[in-house]
Amino acid sequence: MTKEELYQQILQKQSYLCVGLDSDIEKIPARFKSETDPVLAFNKYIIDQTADFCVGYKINTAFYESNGAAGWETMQKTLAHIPQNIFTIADAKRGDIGNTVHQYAKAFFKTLDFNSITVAPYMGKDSVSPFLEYAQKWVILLALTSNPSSQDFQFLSINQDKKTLFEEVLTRSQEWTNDEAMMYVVGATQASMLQKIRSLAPKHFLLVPGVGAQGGSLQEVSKYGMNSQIGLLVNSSRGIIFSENPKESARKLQQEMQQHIEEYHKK
Ligand SMILES: O=c1ccn([C@@H]2O[C@H](COP(=O)(O)O)[C@@H](O)[C@H]2O)c(=O)[nH]1
Repeated sequence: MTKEELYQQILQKQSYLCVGLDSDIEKIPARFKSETDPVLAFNKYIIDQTADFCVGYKINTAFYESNGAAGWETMQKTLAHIPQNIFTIADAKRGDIGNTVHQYAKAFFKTLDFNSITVAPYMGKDSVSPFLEYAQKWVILLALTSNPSSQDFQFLSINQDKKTLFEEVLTRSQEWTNDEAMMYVVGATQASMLQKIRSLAPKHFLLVPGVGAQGGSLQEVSKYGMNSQIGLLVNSSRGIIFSENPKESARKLQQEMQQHIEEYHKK
């Protein structure tokens, strides 16, 4: 999917919601447990309930890999159930030396036909480039994550100007490719840094996890993160999929997003 196609989907649905399929078998409702593949049945239900209100699904691969070969099959079948015009993210946070990354890229972009994958930047350019060889596929690079321990490394000053490591990730990685092939992960809990981030990466899409269960503010993320093509994919996983009524939870976020688009979207 191209950047323009994603933008058009956002305008059409008035939503920049990404639903996270963190489908923990321990937490899915009892009624799915008698199915042959309970997680797949649950995912199909969630997708059917939420597809009208979102533009993306993020599959956190940990919840599938933990079930071995059967989990990979669940992931593949889940992917097949997602409507074609909805952006798909393998939240796999991969990164390794080049020849290994070629295999990751093949696994997630060819064997499984995801639109994008989250990638850790720590090993540098040659650990990311193989993902960029696939046309119309996206790397979503971890820039500033939502967890409290993001402080450990991401905020470290790397030079006398007090440039931080996450700022260097944002600037250096723009030498590798452009905003048609790369997005950045920025946690919703880091909304106070969004103006800084937008000054360094004004055009890129940001994948923003951390609203809902982690306490990030959708309003702040939208106010400081939105750009001329919206430029945001805001993820909610537990807050939607394990809510009493996933359809209404997704609809509520979409309606809030519609208001934010009216208020903050400057073309
Ligand atoms: O910085 C990051 C990067 C990834 N995640 C992932 O997003 C979802 C968040 O789930 P919620 O239930 O909405 O909190 C989950 O898959 C994380 O692994 C993140 O939270 N922060």
